[in-house]
Amino acid sequence: MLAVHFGAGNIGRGFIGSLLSQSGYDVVFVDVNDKVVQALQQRGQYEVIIAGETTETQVVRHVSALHSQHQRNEIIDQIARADLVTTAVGPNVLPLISQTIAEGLQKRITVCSQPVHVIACENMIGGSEYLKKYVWEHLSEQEQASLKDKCAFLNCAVDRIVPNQSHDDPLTVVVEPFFEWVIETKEVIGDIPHMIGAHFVDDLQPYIERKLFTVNTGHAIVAYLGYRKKYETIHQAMADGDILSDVTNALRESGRVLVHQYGWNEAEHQAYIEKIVQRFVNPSMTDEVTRVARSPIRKLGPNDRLIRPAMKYYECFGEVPTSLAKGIAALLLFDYEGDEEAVQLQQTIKESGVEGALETYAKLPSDHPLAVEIKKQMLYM
Ligand SMILES: NC(=O)c1ccc[n+]([C@@H]2O[C@H](COP(=O)([O-])OP(=O)(O)OC[C@H]3O[C@@H](n4cnc5c(N)ncnc54)[C@H](O)[C@@H]3O)[C@@H](O)[C@H]2O)c1
Ligand SMILES: O=P(O)(O)OC[C@@H](O)[C@@H](O)[C@H](O)[C@H](O)CO
Repeated sequence: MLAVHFGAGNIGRGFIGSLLSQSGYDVVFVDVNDKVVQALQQRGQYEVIIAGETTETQVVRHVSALHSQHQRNEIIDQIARADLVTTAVGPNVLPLISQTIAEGLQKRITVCSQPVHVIACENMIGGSEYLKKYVWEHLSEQEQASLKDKCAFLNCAVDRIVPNQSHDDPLTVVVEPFFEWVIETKEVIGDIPHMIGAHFVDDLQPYIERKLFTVNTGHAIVAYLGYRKKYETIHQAMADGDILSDVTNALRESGRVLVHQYGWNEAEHQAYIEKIVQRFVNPSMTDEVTRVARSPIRKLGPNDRLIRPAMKYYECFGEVPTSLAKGIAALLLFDYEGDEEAVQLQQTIKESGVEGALETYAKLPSDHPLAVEIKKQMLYM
């Protein structure tokens, strides 16, 4: 079995590549990082260090790599005969890899009759559908029709905290023990792909929202509040009692929406929250506040981890969620110069005010009670 995986970064090597290799796939990573691509090509294996109460090292074998820009023909050939195409490149990069994927699928029409499943493993709702939209733009109507029974895009939710890495070996990756990969089966063609450790469901919506609006909502709030207080790591920020209490309150708010909307059992959801809070304080890993806070414009999107649960809360219960609003206020104050989106966000705020930024990026009108509360929270910071 062959899997082509775009993005040999933290989650690509630390989770997706590792699980696919364990499931019996030969994994061809595609990346733009020369050092990582060369090391994978030379060694064909790497180490994943699972850092929990004890430490375990796994060797991931049967891997190779291609350069995303310099080896396009080889990538297209691999996609033409792959069983699986996966991505973990970040939502903003999906449009950039869509043409290569489209050309691989074009070639596949003539060289392979087996179905291929494409799975975007990004922190977003409908990630694979989003990728499909861009891939389809590069294909004619006839090609799209030929691929109808040969290619399916499966949405998924992927959960494992993998921090930025700083080892002498560019391939070694430290990960937390916990992982969850939930994949929607609605669009599957033929047999469900063989993947050890993945959980297949008919309807992904409750799972992706539970993950995004608990793990990522909480994580983002710790990071933005932590940045305000000059903490460098998530671990340090979580040791601050005020931040811990703000995060817990925000997760109570997003949890209220999730229980109301999807009927998750309240006690089980509370246990889920507690487990996630424990994952944030894992002392065996160093996760930087600036990694978790990265791309604040994406994170301020109307369907992302802060605005969507906050808006749903307001719609469902007619009240403004003050702790989520506080998290959004902290995001708006994230002025880290090492992050392009943070710089752009601060520039927008300078030119159009907080109201302008909320309208532009969150699609939130300035007179909406949530916008009013966010501005109020900013005054206290
Ligand atoms: N790290 C985590 O804890 C985690 C967990 C779950 C989901 N995710 C999601 O996974 C995705 C990747 O996150 P990450 O933390 O691994 O980031 P990362 O920056 O470590 O990895 C992204 C990789 O994509 C590569 N890339 C960039 N442009 C490319 C291109 N044109 N072609 C091929 N590769 C390209 C980069 O070189 C990098 O190696 C994001 O959507 C993130 O939200 C991350
Ligand atoms: O990857 P982002 O930028 O969407 O979010 C940052 C972190 O919250 C995220 O990477 C988590 O570590 C991950 O989603 C855990 O499963």
